[in-house]
Amino acid sequence: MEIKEEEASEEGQHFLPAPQANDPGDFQFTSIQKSPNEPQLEFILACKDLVAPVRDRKLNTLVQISVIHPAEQGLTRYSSTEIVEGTRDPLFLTGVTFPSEYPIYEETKIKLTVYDVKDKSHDTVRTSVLSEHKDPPPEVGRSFLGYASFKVGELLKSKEQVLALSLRTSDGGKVVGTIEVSVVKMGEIEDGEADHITTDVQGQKCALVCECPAPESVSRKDNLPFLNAVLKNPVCKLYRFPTSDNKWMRIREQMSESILSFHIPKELISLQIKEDLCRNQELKELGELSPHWDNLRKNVLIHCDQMVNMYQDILTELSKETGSSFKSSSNKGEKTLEFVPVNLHLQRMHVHSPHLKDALYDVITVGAPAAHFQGFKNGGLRKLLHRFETERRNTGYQFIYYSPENTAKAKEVLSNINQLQPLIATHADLLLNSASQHSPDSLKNSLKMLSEKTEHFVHAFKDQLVRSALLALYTARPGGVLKKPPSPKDGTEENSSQDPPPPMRRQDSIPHHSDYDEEEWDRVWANVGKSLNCIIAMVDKLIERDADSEGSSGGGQDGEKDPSLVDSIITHPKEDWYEQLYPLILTLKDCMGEVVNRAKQSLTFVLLQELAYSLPQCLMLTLRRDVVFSQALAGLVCGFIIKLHTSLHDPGFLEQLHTVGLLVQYEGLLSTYSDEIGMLEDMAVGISDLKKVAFKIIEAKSNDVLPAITGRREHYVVEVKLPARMFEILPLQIKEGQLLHVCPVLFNVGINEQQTLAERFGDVSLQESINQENFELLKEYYTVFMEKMPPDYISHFQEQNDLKGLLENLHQNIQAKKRKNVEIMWLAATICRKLNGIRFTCCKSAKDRTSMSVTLEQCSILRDEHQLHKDFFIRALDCMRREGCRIENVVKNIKCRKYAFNMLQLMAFPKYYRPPEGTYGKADT
Ligand SMILES: O=P(O)(O)O[C@H]1[C@H](O)[C@@H](O)[C@H](O)[C@H](O)[C@@H]1OP(=O)(O)O
Repeated sequence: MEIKEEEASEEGQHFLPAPQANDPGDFQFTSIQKSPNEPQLEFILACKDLVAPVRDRKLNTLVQISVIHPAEQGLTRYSSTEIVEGTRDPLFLTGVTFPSEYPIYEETKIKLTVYDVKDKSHDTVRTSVLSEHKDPPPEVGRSFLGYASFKVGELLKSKEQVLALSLRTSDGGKVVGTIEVSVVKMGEIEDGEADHITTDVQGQKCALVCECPAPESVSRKDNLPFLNAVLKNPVCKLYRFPTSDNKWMRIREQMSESILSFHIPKELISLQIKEDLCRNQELKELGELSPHWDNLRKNVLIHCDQMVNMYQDILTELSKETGSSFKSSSNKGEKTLEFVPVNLHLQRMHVHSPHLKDALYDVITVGAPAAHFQGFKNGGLRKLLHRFETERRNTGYQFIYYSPENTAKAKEVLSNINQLQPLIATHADLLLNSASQHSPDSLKNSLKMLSEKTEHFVHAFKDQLVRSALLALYTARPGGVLKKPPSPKDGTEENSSQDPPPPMRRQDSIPHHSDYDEEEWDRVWANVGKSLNCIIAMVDKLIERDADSEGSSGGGQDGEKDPSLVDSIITHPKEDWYEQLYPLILTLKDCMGEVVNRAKQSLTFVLLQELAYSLPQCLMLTLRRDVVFSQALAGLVCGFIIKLHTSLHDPGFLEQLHTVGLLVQYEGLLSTYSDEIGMLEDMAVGISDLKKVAFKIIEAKSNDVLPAITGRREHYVVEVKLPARMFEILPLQIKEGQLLHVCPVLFNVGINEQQTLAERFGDVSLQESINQENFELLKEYYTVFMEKMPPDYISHFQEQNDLKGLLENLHQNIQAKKRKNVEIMWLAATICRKLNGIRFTCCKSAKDRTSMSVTLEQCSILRDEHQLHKDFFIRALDCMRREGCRIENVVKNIKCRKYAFNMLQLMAFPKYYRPPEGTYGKADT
């Protein structure tokens, strides 16, 4: 096959992401031998004796790598190196990697084209991804020097897997230098010292960047299929930087989407629909109410039904998105996608450095969980919820005020009832089954289970809230009487304490005990216990009599049961067990039914109060909270699964997981100005709501390894499935299904020009109070960690980490009220990493500011933990920002290879958050 000659430009050739590349079709090609999930091919490049078109011109060169698939004629532009400035012998610390899924074969041709770059800013614009059917702009700012090409098979079979190729001009005649292609393997340390790389800024720029597959050699291979089911479309880059002792370290950056971005919202919305349908049904079954309450209920039901329809529509729309794993920043405000997190990715850095163990550093990057569709005109959840609660508490409207805690309790009791009643019925039936089989052991076991569940059931109603709700409902029935003004000591209702109760204020609707036979509830409730006692007594008698009749010795003990009660029931000792027990079981079920009926209605009445105020705003607030929570939860589940897999072989981590819980630290870069105040207010509540989530690890029984969610708004359990061989490794407590809790903390530091305005003319108190509150949470987590982890672990841990010092430092920085104090973020992130936590970085879109922050974090880790040569810190940073995964993130989101910053914005940024020249500019976001 002929390679098209290089003209002045390669018009019509586009960079293609790996998965869209050529399909082998019907042709038979030779696959490259490789370990599963390892890169198929990685190589680096160097040129020698390049000839400048104009004498004495200092060359600034880059190599563009293109692929010619054996079945096709055209070139696919694949990647570029960085620009090496001022030399005719550029040692590109740049390479190329082909991910495991890329269709590359021994027959595939690679074309290397060397350019002389005159204007760097033009070069960045030129490499923008082009929309389909659109020609690339003319090649401005660079000129063609020469090209070479080779077949992949030739490289792999060459001596020492190195090829030295002549670079030729476009007519194929003149040789303008040579290019050397050397195969590299991530796990092998490169020969030779790095000290021949100049550290002079005028000299060579040092960085190696190439496409490469997921860096899994460091994690256990058997985790891969599982992680691959969750992570999608990895973009990988490889860099090589010198260490302070002039050795090479290799760094692989990986950025992957997750199908959890869509899977979790879908699971959650389904659950919320179920929960709301059930509540609506309970409202309908509330029975007869006086006209005031009945109208209120009708109104509530109309709105609640509309709300359920809206959730159903959203779910239907989301269900159409089969296989989706990414919501772009430009879709932030899309109504049907509002439960889906924005631009969620795993950003992973794999470091392979001399003398040190390989290390992985993970950060989940995601747009701040926020309700973009509803907007931020009136602020975000933190403010809206507070305002709503205050207004509700102080309103003169005719309904009963229950605090959010009591409303939550009502929901919990209702949920317990709904779970326990069918469970008890099942155990009662099992008892009857054992009775009909006349099996004493089975009867005893069934009784044990029935007793346990019934005791839980009885216990569930102990709360004072049930009593007060029964009383409230009583007075809301037609003919319910109010005689006395409410006494402040009575009930659970919360009055606005400052206001004296004038006649006909809302508290007047609160019923008083004198109107109501409170003992009636006690009797109904106690009947459940009594009927259980009858069953216990009967079972004892039956077993005892059975033993006697078989001549066995030792009489049964009646214990505390009332013998007269039992004797009165046993009139025909020869009758079978089933017949003896059946009426008692019926009585138990009836008594339980009565309790359930009353309690359910009364607690549903409490829920009616929650919904009654300020419709439909209150439902919109619930929607807002659900939306924000869904986005936060999707990120959390993604982070949890990745953390579990990377730390599965770390016993310390597993112990921490079930004894202390998992720390989840969010870095927020939002400003406390304009709309972003609302975003931060949403984000703070969304993250705090994650406390309601617990994880449970179960053994996967099929190929479906996607997590499932159970529960309701007050408490969700996420079931994470692990294949048997991985599940086996877990500590017993986790295998037995112990719930694993999370401790979410958020630290926010605004860094952009909006934050400058907030600091000069606005208000930064939101950020200050969030940071202070979350510091307290972090400190609490640390205290529990120190208390609960084994002493051996702690003493070793303390030796390694000065956590106390770091916490103090963080506290001082939070107190210091310094402007744009990014030290807070670095300290919080470091503490999180040391405490084995999950790291998140968020800004509005997780695209621009987030990219600056994660690349800075990566390079800081390389400097502090892996001895990155100090002269290469900025270069490494620029390199990652210019050629790394994060610029690909920008492209993915807005189809333009530019961070959306202008000069003015950047001047306001802290120094190390500014991207290199030519990588930013006006972009249509
Ligand atoms: O990823 P972000 O930093 O939230 O992107 C911002 C960017 O920082 C800002 O300079 C620019 O003007 C845009 O507002 C970006 O947000 P988009 O949501 O429009 O991508």
